[in-house]
Amino acid sequence: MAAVGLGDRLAGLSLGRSTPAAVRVAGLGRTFGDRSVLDGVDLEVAPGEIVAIIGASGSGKSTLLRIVGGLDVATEGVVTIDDRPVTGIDDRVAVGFQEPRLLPWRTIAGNVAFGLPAHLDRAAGRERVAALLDLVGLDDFAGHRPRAVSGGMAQRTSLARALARDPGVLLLDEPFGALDALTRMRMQDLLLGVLETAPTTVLLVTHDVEEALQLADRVVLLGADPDRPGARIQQIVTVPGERPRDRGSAELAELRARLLAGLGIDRHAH
Ligand SMILES: Nc1ncnc2c1ncn2[C@@H]1O[C@H](COP(=O)(O)OP(=O)(O)OP(=O)(O)O)[C@@H](O)[C@H]1O
Repeated sequence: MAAVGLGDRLAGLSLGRSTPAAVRVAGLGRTFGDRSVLDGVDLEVAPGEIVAIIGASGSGKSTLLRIVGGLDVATEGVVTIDDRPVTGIDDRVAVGFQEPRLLPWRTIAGNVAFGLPAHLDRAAGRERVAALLDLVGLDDFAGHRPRAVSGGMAQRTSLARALARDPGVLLLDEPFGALDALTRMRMQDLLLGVLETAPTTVLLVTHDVEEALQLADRVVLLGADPDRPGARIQQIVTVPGERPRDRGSAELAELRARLLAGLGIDRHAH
């Protein structure tokens, strides 16, 4: 794992002190016009847990994530973070997207600094940015502009910017979806290493069952029942084993087949 050992290297650096938060989603529904997208979603995520959300395209994964982050509003039900309802964009939450969404005129360090909470003083902010760049392996690129770094590095910058808020909850929507397969696997390892050093609760939307099984404590499968339109939780699978996990293990193969079947892909059909 690329990031193992970072904890030692970074001991004492200022990464902030927020503790991972508990997330509770209860009776959540979302309609757009007369179209129901989510219907009766209940989920409890423990502090520090990594939960992956998978589901067919259009099953409402991003909508669920956006509602948890206060970027969209539920039509029914509530989301609470540490027992406090989410009522809008919430400073306990940071969000990372598939596109890194960096400001091209700012340096890599400047983009990370953009995520700092307003209350932090300049010296502490500079120290936290330096620690985060170190954490994601970009300390040598602090002064580069986004166009001068690779896609993987841009995505690492985006992750560092999200962590700059020192969030209790990190929401990641297909964060590695645009990266090539090798970079993607490296980023998965890096994320796990980063979370060891800067623990937070993570909700991760992904299309990739393999990624979900590598990263998550539990995998949530969203989908609609045949007789009603809005998606709800179809399965919650607890993934066994310490990370990094053995992709070839029989246990994971069984879970993989079960989740793929839940997505409508029967690997035994051919
Ligand atoms: N603001 C909106 N107005 C109208 N419809 C919306 C809006 N946001 C999402 N939808 C619809 O809700 C459904 C679920 O969208 P969402 O992006 O949450 O799905 P998803 O599971 O994340 O899909 P994908 O895997 O393709 O990203 C889609 O049919 C989408 O068109």
